[in-house]
Amino acid sequence: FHLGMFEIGRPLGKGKFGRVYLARERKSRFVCALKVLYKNEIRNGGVEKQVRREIEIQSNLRHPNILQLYGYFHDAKRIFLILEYAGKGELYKHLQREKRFPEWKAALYISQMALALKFCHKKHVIHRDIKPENILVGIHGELKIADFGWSVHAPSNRRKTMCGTLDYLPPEIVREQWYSGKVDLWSLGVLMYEFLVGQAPFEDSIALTHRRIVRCEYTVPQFVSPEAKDLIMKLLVVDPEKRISLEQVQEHPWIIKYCV
Ligand SMILES: CC(C)CCNC(=O)Cn1cc(-c2ccc3c(-c4nc5ccccc5[nH]4)n[nH]c3c2)cn1
Repeated sequence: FHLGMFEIGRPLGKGKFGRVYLARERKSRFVCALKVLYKNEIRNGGVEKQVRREIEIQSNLRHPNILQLYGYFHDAKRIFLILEYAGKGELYKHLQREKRFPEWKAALYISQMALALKFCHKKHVIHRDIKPENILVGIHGELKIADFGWSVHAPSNRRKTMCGTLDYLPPEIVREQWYSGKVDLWSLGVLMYEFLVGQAPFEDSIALTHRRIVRCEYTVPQFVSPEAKDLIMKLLVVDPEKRISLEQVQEHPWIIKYCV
């Protein structure tokens, strides 16, 4: 169907709060992803502030590994977000299909995520929800963080009704303590583990996941290289202050080995 200046194509997936369609701007023929949010759903969900914050945050973050929000417009009932089209779709589908990634690919991906997170932290934005479901893959195979639904300005202890998986939450959030940008380093460790092993390190029943996270109870399978295991162990550290920094991630031998 036509929406003024856009021709709308196939659905690309169900994002949070709404559907996303392939779209093309008439005159320029520019391809993008158009996300439709229904105002009454946002009002009923009491998430106006969160959506406004997400729009504000994502509009100001310009980085090759962050999905771009080009702009937005609205009519009486809907808000339309003009988002970057990621040519190779959702990362979690690639991970499901391939079971787990070879070390060179995981290192490339973790290095790109570290760059994106460093950029966010420089802008005092912490993401808090880094997981495969929130990451898309660009046409050249580069990762793009696509969802800032949980990001806040650091530092924060903003209480949110936890929806979705606990797997990626660090101890300080599980314990509802104050936290900093270091939460994203814990999630980066969980993401790295899942890329290499094919499942999250603390995956279990809700109660057990809770306990395993706060006690940092996980094991790394033999097939993971010693260098990779070393980086995972420096990211999955209970004390946020003792977690490796994003700069140190980029200088880690496992990253250097595959990414330079
Ligand atoms: C409130 C607001 C600021 C939210 C902004 N963030 C989002 O809307 C997060 N979001 C992004 C998407 C999304 C989903 C899919 C795509 C795609 C895409 N490319 C594909 C290629 C092959 C198969 C599927 C594909 N999906 N490109 N861009 C997308 C963007 C869904 N939700």
